[in-house]
Amino acid sequence: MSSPVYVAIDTPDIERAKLLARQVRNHVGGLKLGLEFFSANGRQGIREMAEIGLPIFLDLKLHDIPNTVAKAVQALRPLDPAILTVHAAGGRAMMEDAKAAAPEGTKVVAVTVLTSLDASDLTAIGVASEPYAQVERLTALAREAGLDGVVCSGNEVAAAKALWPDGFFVVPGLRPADAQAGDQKRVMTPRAALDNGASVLVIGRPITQADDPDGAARAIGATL
Ligand SMILES: O=c1ccn([C@@H]2O[C@H](COP(=O)(O)O)[C@@H](O)[C@H]2O)c(=O)[nH]1
Repeated sequence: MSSPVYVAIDTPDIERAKLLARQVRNHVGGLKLGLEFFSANGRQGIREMAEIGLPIFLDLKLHDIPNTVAKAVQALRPLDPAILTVHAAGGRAMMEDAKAAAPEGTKVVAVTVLTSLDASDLTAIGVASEPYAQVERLTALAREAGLDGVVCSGNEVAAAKALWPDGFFVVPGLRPADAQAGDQKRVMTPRAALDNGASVLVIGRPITQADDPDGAARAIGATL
């Protein structure tokens, strides 16, 4: 069975990205490429990474008016990513139009509350709910919009799965027990997130910043 780990390759340097991907390819299930990589390398960069042979998670977190997001998703169609993200805060119509524009095999998932935010950050942007309640609210909305699942932290994934038993749950903000959280505020170990119901585990710096990325990926895999 393939690994649930998608390694987050966050670099603008395509040669470094390819090196990292090749180093860890036997101990991860896919490659997650986000804004940093895409802004520097565009669609051609994604195609080159796909040649490595692992599924591609295109984490662009699209968030705009429905027409603009739908047109952006159409422009991404030739890449045929395994997973594509939009922000649930863009609203139901935006999510519906994103899903309608995506290739049939692409899982379109909605970011609920970024794992770098805590309750005080939500208050600061005018959201009165705790992260847990906000994740529940946006999970229900993403389900109504016909998406495939959501992105949330390991703290909320069991609640999201209870609301959406056949949903697809992407969990970032993961740290092995001894690792630095950095800018992440809602963190959990990969094993605990899997136990709570995660479908996919997104892990970046604990692997990519390690002296031995393949060893780090292997060690995390051994805990799952
Ligand atoms: O809520 C979210 C949504 C996406 N991410 C992305 O996941 C990785 C995490 O990287 P680490 O180095 O393991 O912290 C990164 O690419 C984020 O853009 C997230 O962290 N939280």
